[in-house]
Amino acid sequence: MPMTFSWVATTLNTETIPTNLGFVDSFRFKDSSRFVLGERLRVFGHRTKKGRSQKVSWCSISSPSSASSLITSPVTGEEEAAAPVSSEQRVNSVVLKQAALVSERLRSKATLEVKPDIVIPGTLSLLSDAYDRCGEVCAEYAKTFYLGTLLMTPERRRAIWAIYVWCRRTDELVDGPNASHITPTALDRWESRLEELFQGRPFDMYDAALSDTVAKFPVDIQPFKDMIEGMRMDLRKSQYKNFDELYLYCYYVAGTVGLMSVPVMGIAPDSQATTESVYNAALALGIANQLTNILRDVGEDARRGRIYLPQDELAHAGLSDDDIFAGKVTDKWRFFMKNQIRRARMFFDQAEKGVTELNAASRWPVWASLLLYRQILDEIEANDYNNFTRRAYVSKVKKLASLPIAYTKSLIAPARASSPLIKA
Ligand SMILES: CC(C)=CCC/C(C)=C/CC/C(C)=C/CC/C(C)=C/COP(=O)(O)OP(=O)(O)O
Repeated sequence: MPMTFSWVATTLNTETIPTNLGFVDSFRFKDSSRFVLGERLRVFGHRTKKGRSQKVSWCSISSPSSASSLITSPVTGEEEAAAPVSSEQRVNSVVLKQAALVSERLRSKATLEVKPDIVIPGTLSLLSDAYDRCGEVCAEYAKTFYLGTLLMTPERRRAIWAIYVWCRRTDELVDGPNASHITPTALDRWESRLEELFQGRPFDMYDAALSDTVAKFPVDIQPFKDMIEGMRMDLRKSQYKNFDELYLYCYYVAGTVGLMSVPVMGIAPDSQATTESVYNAALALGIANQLTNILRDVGEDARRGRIYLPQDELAHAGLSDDDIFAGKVTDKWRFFMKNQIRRARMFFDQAEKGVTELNAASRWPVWASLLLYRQILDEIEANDYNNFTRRAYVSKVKKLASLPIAYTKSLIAPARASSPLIKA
């Protein structure tokens, strides 16, 4: 039976934990006693950097074993070597690669001086039409975000539109009207088309806009491929064993959007934060949004036979798939939901630290969408956790009220020396 326990202010050994919160294989208590797990150990919490170790101000640990046997387990090098790679570690390697790729260009003037259009007579207006069409799609499906993009420079704005449209079309493959006809082969074809457009051979006008964007900004193909992988995962899976599996799915379908956006949005020239930390914040925002989306849509997904909630955590709360299908709000469900909401909020908190590091003109739309999406969690609470038959939504009034708040937050300049995001 999985068990969970929590404590305050534990120091983790940096050598054994991934950059993000997530699964770890061993850790050290404040008194230096250390244990390694036969099973994996999950840590959720809020971290700040402190010397070579990470200080966790709150964390919750779950493991199939009992707490006392864990604490007395001896440490051996072999156990550490055999430790499985967690999803967070896998995703972190993508983050590191992306951060290294853009690190130089984002900080140099090169980002601001976007490569000029290659003018082939007659094609420039076609390209501009293609971008305009992307803008229309963005305005239609993501109004607030679209309004925010209008504050960005024209090059950045249209690049964000092109990325948005590609993501939307990818999502539509498995979620749109033709979803029932989509096969893994269709996704393979979509991926070949992606490779073509990255090599400057777009298939249609929306692809042409993205092809131009990836030629001008240091955007890598990996997050795009990973998003397609997420769609494959959605086709083959209807359940997630634990949060590690769910985390990977959330990275594929939403964290990737964060990674695609940072090279276009740009990091503030006066930011002291590491590129990696800004990428991690962007990733966290994607994860937070997706977790929120999942929590909002529990009933709707269940009616399609899908349960995205971690099975082990459901079992730990004494719940089964049948309880989800029955859709009754019980105390067990409320307890379960409170923990899920808390975790989603932690990802939002992590994301918030990075928004300030973005270029000034990119901050407002990101703050606006972050605040709006985060409020969905408040609405789930206000609905007394009935996400089976009531859809949590943020009212127009609340949405409008968030916009000036987002604007005020976007005026905050990047953090200086005392920020935990800053490289020591
Ligand atoms: C924080 C920093 C440093 C940068 C920002 C980086 C960005 C833009 C991250 C955003 C990631 C993002 C928007 C992910 C998509 C997540 C998501 C669940 C979208 C939901 O899309 P729809 O399904 O259309 O939503 P609705 O169902 O609510 O309409």
